[in-house]
Amino acid sequence: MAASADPVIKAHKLVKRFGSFTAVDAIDLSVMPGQCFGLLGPNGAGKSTTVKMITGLSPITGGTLEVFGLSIVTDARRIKAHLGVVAQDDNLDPELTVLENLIVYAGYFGIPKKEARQRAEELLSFMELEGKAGTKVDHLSGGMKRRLTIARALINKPKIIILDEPTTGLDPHARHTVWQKIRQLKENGTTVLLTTHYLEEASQLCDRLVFMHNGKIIDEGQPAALVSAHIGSHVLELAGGDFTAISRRLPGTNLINGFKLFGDTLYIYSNHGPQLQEWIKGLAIDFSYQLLRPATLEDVFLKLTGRSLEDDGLEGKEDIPCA
Ligand SMILES: Nc1ncnc2c1ncn2[C@@H]1O[C@H](COP(=O)(O)OP(=O)(O)OP(=O)(O)O)[C@@H](O)[C@H]1O
Repeated sequence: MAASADPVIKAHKLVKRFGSFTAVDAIDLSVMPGQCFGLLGPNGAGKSTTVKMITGLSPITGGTLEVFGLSIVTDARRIKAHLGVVAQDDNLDPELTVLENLIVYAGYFGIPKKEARQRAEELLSFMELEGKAGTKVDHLSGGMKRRLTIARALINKPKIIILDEPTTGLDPHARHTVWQKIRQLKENGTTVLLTTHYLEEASQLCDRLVFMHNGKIIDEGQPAALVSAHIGSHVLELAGGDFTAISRRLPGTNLINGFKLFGDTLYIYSNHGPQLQEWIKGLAIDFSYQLLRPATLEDVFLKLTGRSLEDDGLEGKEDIPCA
């Protein structure tokens, strides 16, 4: 097994092909112990496929993949013993109670019954489900089911917990509860790998993330550092005006870091939002819509790909020069 300063997950030129289609295209990943690491990307980017390779569910097609310094190709069983996995489908047994679901799952890891029961009760308390131990899974809300799948993934005291879109489909309250639990796990020293297409989730939880798009990693870093490097502190959105006139003037100011037109909106990136707004006012070019707001990870993704993370509707236009 690897030493504690080594990455716990290390992929080098990792590839997954389905026939002639390449779902994961020669990606490099390095997840350090204790990190919350995010795979961020829109539907179809290759996040789940990557997770399935890491969890040994889907054989790799090319490159190398090591978890705890062991090869997933030759040591999948040993690796899986130290992983906790929360897949997109909960596959809980609806006929069993909450407690029974955990105890049955503990059996797959060879955990003796008495210990399994004790561990299950601890986990139900941790996930705030202790009052539901005797309830059939069928009768749980979506948020409770998700917390139960996280509890189940922790039954073997994993060193890494892998969560594939852990809050998709949850209401805001249930989502925040899951975030709280993920933070607690991290504080307890568990390495967390999660996939998401929610920017707020990635910003709130991840120490480091990679942007995936069409099977490739298009950038990686700390969430705030990515925003600062690509965008700056603010985005000024303009619509309903003369883009040609404004795009001629923009290169003349040092208040901006760049600008792009997506759909019918011009996005101007800046570290000097309020001054930029004043400067634009001084140009006397009318816009029917103006919004100055803090920059986000969504802006980074949009700038890099021309697409929005949460829907596939936007495409970048090339009809004005982009900085
Ligand atoms: N078993 C399979 N056979 C063929 N193609 C597949 C298979 N599994 C995934 N794909 C394709 O690989 C690509 C990546 O899928 P993947 O599920 O990894 O994306 P994702 O980023 O996790 O998206 P989502 O958020 O929708 O889960 C998609 O185009 C998908 O259709």
